[in-house]
Amino acid sequence: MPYQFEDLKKSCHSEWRAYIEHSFVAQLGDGSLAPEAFQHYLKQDYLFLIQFARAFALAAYKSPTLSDLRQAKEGLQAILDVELDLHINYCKEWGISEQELANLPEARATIAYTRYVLDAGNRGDLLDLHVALSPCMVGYGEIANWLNSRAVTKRGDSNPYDAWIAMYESDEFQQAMHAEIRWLDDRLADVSPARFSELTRIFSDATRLEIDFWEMGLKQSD
Ligand SMILES: Cc1ncc(CO)c(N)n1
Repeated sequence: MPYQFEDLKKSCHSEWRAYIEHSFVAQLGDGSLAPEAFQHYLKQDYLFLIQFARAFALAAYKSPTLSDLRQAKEGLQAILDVELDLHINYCKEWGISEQELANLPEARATIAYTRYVLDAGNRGDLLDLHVALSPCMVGYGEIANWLNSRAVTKRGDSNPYDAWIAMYESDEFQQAMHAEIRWLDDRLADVSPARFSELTRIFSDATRLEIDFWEMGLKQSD
């Protein structure tokens, strides 16, 4: 049986559920999350996105083919020209200025997660890097879908976090998520059991670091 992305999720099922269904996410869905926790998360996510952009630059460097190189460039461009602009404008709506964003200290959870991903990519090859990035690229799309599947999730003006859910349920994000899963399914089909086992370590580490990122938001830890 060839391996698939789904097998990475199965290899750390309880961690994956703890990430997708984290109380930060549940509270965001029913609107009960403390605004200060969300603002803290938004600020750290700005710093996360900058390192995420660097990871796509690393993906370009690690690209063996022209097609991989183009894909990495598209990813870097999407983060720099679309996601970061959206994020900066969204932060403004939550009372966080561009000036404040530019001077933020990184929380330990942000450093741990982003540098882990960059290190996994530096040590390994393009597949290691994509596996390290997949909890972010796939997880947030799954989170939006999980929230939409719950009766307690509030949508529209009654939920101050509605726009956040809308961003990750958007066709654009969902398509990027499916493209990433297809890319991983293609590559994972050819790996040996020993190689798959290495990749599950990276996947579960990155998933645990996503859980810590939610915890950092909830506790507003630095
Ligand atoms: C921490 C984190 N993970 C994933 C995403 C989705 O891009 C994000 N914006 N932030």
